[in-house]
Amino acid sequence: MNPSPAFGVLLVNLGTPDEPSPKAVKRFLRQFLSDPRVVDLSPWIWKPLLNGIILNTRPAKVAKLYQSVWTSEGSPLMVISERQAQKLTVDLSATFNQTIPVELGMSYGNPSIDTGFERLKAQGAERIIVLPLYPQYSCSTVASVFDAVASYLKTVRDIPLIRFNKDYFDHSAYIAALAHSVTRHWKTHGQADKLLLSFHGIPQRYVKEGDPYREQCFTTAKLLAQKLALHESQWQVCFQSRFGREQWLTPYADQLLAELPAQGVKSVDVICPAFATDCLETLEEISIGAKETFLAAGGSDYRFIPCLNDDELHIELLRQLIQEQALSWV
Ligand SMILES: C=CC1=C(C)c2cc3[nH]c(cc4nc(cc5[nH]c(cc1n2)c(C)c5CCC(=O)O)C(CCC(=O)O)=C4C)c(C)c3C=C
Ligand SMILES: [Fe+2]
Ligand SMILES: [Fe+2]
Repeated sequence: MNPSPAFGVLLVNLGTPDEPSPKAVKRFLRQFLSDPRVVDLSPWIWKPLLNGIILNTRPAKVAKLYQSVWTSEGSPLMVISERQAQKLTVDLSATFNQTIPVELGMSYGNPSIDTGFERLKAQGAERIIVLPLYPQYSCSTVASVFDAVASYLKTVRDIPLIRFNKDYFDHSAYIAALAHSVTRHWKTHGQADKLLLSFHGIPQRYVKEGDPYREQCFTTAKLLAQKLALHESQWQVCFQSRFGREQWLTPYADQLLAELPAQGVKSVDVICPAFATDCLETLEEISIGAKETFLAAGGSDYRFIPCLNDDELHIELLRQLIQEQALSWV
């Protein structure tokens, strides 16, 4: 029998529907939008709204959007996450001179976080490093991963030892990987008037109540601008993917892109640093939808910069984050 690995790695991302059909999207949205870390309204208000309106109208609309980005291998988020896990296993195994298992666990949909833990257990891992693929901490993402880890641990007699990576918004290897993806893009496409950094939004209220997400987004943005030696006028932060009626973080990406051409910004490079993997929100909303908005408003050149995905420097960042956690066991 193979010896137990020194540790196993659970790579966590948000998750995605099993297929781009209204039924599968409804199943996914029901689980996602029922998480009180994501929508924290009183269940008396939220449940009738979710079950009575949102789950009856949104799935058909959103399924069409998923169909526009779906690949022959499946949802981009899933396909790319699998590639990340495979490459990370190879690099970690070389670092630690033994096979280090890496499994995926999705907060919503499949494979679940429980399944990821069970797969690691089946490979003999008694120590597990949980790495949520969210560079910036938010209660709506990272804390919900922590909740799911705690729920799993409640169900087992002999719990594994756990290390949990909370964020990596200012890690030098993360900033280096982002900077490399921008300079590589400039080499092919030239440099636009402005670099727009579009982060996923959250409700403003979450920030007022102590979520450090907004501050961490701005720190990432400033460090990246510094590394690229950009002047203040050459970059700007905005927030995308707003949901519902509440005020979310501003400026909103779509509104800003509609205003920029009138301010003389005719070309933009757009990067989405909060996403470790391309997905519906980057490939449809930003790469397709926001481009239409910018060009319709008089912009002449709109270029989307892909997420870090399975770039060599991204896998190297993930390897370093794991190594740093593993060292605390030595
Ligand atoms: C309802 C509130 C939402 C909050 C808060 C939120 C935060 C948040 N989300 C991501 C990353 C992703 N979100 C994705 C899709 C998505 N997000 C919401 C809503 C909230 N997100 C919805 C309803 C959806 C599904 C699509 C839709 O109906 O519009 C995805 C993509 C999934 C995919 O299958 O491709 C990601 C990734 C972050 C990082 C974040 C907070 C910082
Ligand atoms: Fe989201
Ligand atoms: Fe969206």
